[in-house]
Formats: sequence, structure tokens, C-alpha cells
Amino acid sequence: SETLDVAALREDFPVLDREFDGTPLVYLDNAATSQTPKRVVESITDYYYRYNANVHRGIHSLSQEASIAYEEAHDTVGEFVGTDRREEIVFTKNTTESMNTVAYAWGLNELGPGDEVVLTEMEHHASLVTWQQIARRTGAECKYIPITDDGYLDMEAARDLITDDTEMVSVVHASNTLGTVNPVRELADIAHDHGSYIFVDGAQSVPHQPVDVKAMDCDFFAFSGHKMCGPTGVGVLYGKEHLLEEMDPYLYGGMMISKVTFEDSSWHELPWKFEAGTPPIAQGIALAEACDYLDDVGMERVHRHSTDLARYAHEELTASDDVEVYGPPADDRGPLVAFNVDGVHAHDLSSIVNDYGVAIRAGDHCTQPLHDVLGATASARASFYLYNTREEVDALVDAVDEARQLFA
Ligand SMILES: Cc1ncc(COP(=O)(O)O)c(CNc2co[nH]c2=O)c1O
Repeated sequence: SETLDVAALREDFPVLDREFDGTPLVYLDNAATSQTPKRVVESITDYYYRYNANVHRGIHSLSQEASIAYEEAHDTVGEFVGTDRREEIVFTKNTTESMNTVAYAWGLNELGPGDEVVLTEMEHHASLVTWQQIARRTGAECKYIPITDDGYLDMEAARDLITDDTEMVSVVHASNTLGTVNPVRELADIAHDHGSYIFVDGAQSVPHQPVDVKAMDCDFFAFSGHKMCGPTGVGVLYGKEHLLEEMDPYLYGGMMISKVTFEDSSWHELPWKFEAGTPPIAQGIALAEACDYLDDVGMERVHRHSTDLARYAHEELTASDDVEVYGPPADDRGPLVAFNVDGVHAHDLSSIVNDYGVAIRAGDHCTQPLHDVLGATASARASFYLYNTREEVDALVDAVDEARQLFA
């Protein structure tokens, strides 16, 4: 069917049965981290119970099993985002480390005075602070594509800002604050027309919509396992093979080498060149399981379900004229709403709705410069996923109303 059987899916997530003093949990903080289905958790226990061993093909059978499972996990994760080359899929700790890998291994070597890195005003600190500091260390300059009043990227400004001096465009695919989904293929074409690379931050898009890195033509792409039904401790860096081939490693040590003498060393083949030391073996295998889980649910259905909930929440919250929701209109956004209620600080709001079992986030969502642009010191944010329901949106709206009464 075209819709999700949410009641059946919720059976996969025991944590959703939690109660606090008899009040059922209403988990609406999925942009921070998603919940983890039983079969993903079981893949971790199965690894530790049956074939825990260090990888990279130790001679013994247990290591062979662990190595093959870990290597094939790269294939499964690659297929999930549209590449059939495991050489293009590096497992890291998280999106943040994936971005730092390119900023250090490429940026530190290639950037210098006169070079420019073009970001957007809606970047997460994982890319904004990283490129800002690498630019500071190399003498390069960061520029920021502004957003329009209704939370879209100003594409006319983008065309002016991306020039032949631009060496890297780093852009969030789906904003974790505005809900804006950016035209990354168009941005990739503009970047490439000027001889620049493009890095797409997919932390909030891969969990929620079908992603094809080849159709997008991005040079680098990053996302995190814990936001897409996977465990914490594993992230992914996708890179076009020839670019990763040309890049120096980011971290040095065991596993990432081929030959080592006292004088010098040579590197292992891709993607292992970028996976120094003992990698997140169980986590990588579990991330592949999470990809299979989401494929079984159906990413088009996940996307439709989550964005429908965000649309409903937007409409219900803005029915009160003291609520401001940031970002694009209700019917053109990713699966989240960041908002403020006049007279109720976001932290107070999230604390009060928590008394009703509703878990949302309050703060800057690691987008402080964006909040400066929005003229808000903080915002509350509800973010949805495949296991949330319209009744849970109603619980949010009712709890917000309780907060409103308290502060009236
Ligand atoms: C767009 C975006 N980029 C990068 C990251 C960093 O991911 P990590 O390295 O796995 O932490 C996040 C996490 N965003 C959030 C983490 O907590 N609340 C959030 O909105 C994000 O939303």
C-alpha cells in the first residue's frame, strides 16, 4: 500500500512503549537521533555473540567472517545512496568526522590565500565551523549564500557567490532547522561550471528521502547512522573514487597502510586508506541492517509519511497567531518544524511539553549563525519519522497550548 502501517512498525521499537510516571513517551526529536529497530539491535548482539573478531582478514575463520560482513556492509550502504563502488564509501564516526576528513585531508593541502569556500547561512556547525577554521588556517575565505524570507536559498546570490575562485561549495541537503530541501543538483552544476567541488551534508536527507549521489553529481556526501535507525558511532563519507584516490589520508595508523618502513609508508586501497585503526565493526554491520530495514519499509513511503506529519504540525501550530514556524511553507519542507511561541522561551516550552511526555528539542540546533539571521536566540523543534502518528502531533499541539496558558 502507499501508506505505512505505523502501528505494526511501532512494534519494532520497544522504546516507544516507555512511560514517565504513567505518561506515554511522545518522541519527536528524530532530527537529533532516531530510534533503533529490534532487528538492528539484534544485528549488533548477533555480531558480538557469534563472530566478534578484528577485521582486515586475519587468518582465522572468525576474522574472515567479521571482515566479510564489515566489507559487505560498505556495499549495502553504498547501494542505499546510489553507488555500487565500495571504494567510494568510508565509514567514519559520524557526519561531523566525515566533513572533517575532507576539510583536513583535502582542504588543508589544497586551500590557500585567494581561494574561497562557499557555504550557506543554514549550515550546521559540522560544516560551518569546520570550513571556517580550515579557511582561517589556510588563508582561504568563507562566503555564505543567504536565505530568503521564507527560508529558501537565494539562488541568484548563489550564482553570484560561486566564482572561479571557489574551490569548494559545502551545502546542507535538508536543513535541520528550517526544513528546507536545497536544489543540490543545480548547485553541483554551478560549482562544477566554476571548477569547484561540492560537498553535500546529507545527515537529514538520507534518513528521510531517497538519495542518489550519482544523480546529484556531488563530489562528497556525508551522513550518520544514528539518524536513520542505525547505531551511534558510525557515519559515512561518500566521495567520487578518483578524488578519494588523489587525497592524502586523514588519520594515520594501522589498517590504512600497505607497506611501512622506518623511512616512509604507502597506503591501503580505498576505502580502507581512510579507516585508520580498528573501525566501528558492529556499528557498520548494524548500519547496513538499518539500510535494509528502511528499504523494506520503503523510502518513498517514509518520506511521504514524515513530511505529511510536518505539514500537519505546521498547520496545527500556526493556527495560533502567536506561533512562528521558521522555513518554507507547510507543503514544501522536510520532516520537521522549528518554531517559537510568543512570550514562551523555547527552553521553557520544551520543559513544559516534556511534562506531558512530549520530547522535542530546544536551542540553536547547532545552527547559531542561522538563528542570528532569524533573529531568534533559540527555537523549539519537533521532528518526525516513520513511527510517529498524527495523534502524537495532536499531543504536541495540546502540550504547547498548556505552556501557552501557563505563560499567558
Ligand atoms: C544537517 C546536519 N549536519 C550534521 C549533523 C551532525 O551529525 P553528527 O555528526 O551525527 O552529530 C547534524 C546533526 N544534527 C543534530 C544533532 O542533534 N540535533 C540536531 O539537529 C545535522 O542535522
